[in-house]
Amino acid sequence: MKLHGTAAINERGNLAIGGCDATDLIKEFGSPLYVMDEAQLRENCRKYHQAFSASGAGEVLFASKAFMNMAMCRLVEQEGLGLDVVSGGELYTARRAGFPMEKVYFHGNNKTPAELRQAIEYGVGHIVVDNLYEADLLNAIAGEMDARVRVLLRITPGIDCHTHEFVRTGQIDSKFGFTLPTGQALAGVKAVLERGNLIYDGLHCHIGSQIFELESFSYAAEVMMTFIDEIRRETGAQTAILNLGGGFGIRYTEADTPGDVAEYARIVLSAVALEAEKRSLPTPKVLVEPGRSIVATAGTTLYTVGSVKEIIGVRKYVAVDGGMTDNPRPALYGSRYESMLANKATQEAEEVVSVTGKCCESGDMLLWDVSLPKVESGDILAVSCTGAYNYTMSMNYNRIGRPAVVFARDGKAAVVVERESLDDLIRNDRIPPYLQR
Ligand SMILES: Cc1ncc(COP(=O)(O)O)c(C=O)c1O
Ligand SMILES: N[C@@H](CCCC[NH3+])C(=O)O
Repeated sequence: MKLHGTAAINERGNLAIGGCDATDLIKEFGSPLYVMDEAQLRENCRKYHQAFSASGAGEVLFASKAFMNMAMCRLVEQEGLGLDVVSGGELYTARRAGFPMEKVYFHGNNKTPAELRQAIEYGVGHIVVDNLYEADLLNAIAGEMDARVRVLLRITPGIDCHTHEFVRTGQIDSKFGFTLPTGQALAGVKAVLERGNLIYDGLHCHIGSQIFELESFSYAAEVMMTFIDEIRRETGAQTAILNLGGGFGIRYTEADTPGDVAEYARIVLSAVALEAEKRSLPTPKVLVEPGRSIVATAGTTLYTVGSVKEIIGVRKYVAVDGGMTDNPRPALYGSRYESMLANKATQEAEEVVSVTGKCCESGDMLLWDVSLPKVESGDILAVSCTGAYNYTMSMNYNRIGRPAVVFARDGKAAVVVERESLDDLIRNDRIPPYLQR
């Protein structure tokens, strides 16, 4: 397993994260456990801030869908980033954490009237309008609330990039946004310009996730700048903001070959500036919305090994006390991760095993055919790069409670999300009178 951030092997021969021994973390906070390396989170935020915002040309919004809770909102605010939210729940979390609402961008392909009202009431900086229905709805609600709302339009530029089909959102056949090649996007901009309670500030696109080809982003910038030129010619409107979404890939395994954030920024910012110059357009402010590349490498999930089942000549199953409920990505997307035994970190690999969870579901697999030292019940298995889309995509299938989340830093760990208790699992259950004893 590649060690990211502060992850290291300590003098006891154990994995340590943020200076905290993994086996001690399990003793203190229980198992399984999501451990976030706070220094790595901050470093990732800083790299983005430095690359995009320092020059004043851009701004970075953390895509909170990747990892969201109130402590993370505080950290993101401290590091000077804005926030992308996609639901009333994410918005509420940000608000309760005291996140500056003017730095929030509210996305979503089907925001409800209640969510739009909530966003206006909170004073959210920008709402990213996804479709014509929403433009009308938002205009009407803003009118009722006597507000004028700054908006971006989400555009589907029709760019195909190489990533898993389920997490690819930029192609034409997409539920998201106004389609560019069909003319729907221009009609959308005209409609927004005509709505008295909406203020047109710019455009947004997001071409997909876990992307390694940086040219995909510069191509998106070019396509969007061409459209910005068309908007100016057709309507006279200026586009102040160009939000190019997230999607920068990370290294989960050695098969992944991400670039570096500074290079990403250089390519994207120069593509926008060049296109603006070519067309004598003012250069819009460039926003990016990284999620995965801020949080993924900072996260490690620790599990305790329970039963081990060997089917001679077929496979050895190692079962852990979590699984698809805390990390559904292998089951959903066939995602691959690296792992190690945190309590046997200096031991050589000596067997190939597959790691399964505890759900009543054959597809509940975390790792296929990984090499580990001899695995025994009670060992602590660490899976790296679980900081993105794990906690936020976790679930209660089989009424399994979500693990706690801790931030580890300088030898100390602090709980940022409590482990779900058995009582948490029945908190919303009600027994109607006719079923009561
Ligand atoms: C609109 C939007 N912005 C940002 C992101 C974050 O993407 P990533 O986590 O790949 O950086 C996503 C998710 O893919 C998204 O849909
Ligand atoms: N949930 C996906 C990414 C979602 C992208 C959101 N637009 C993943 O785990 O890779």
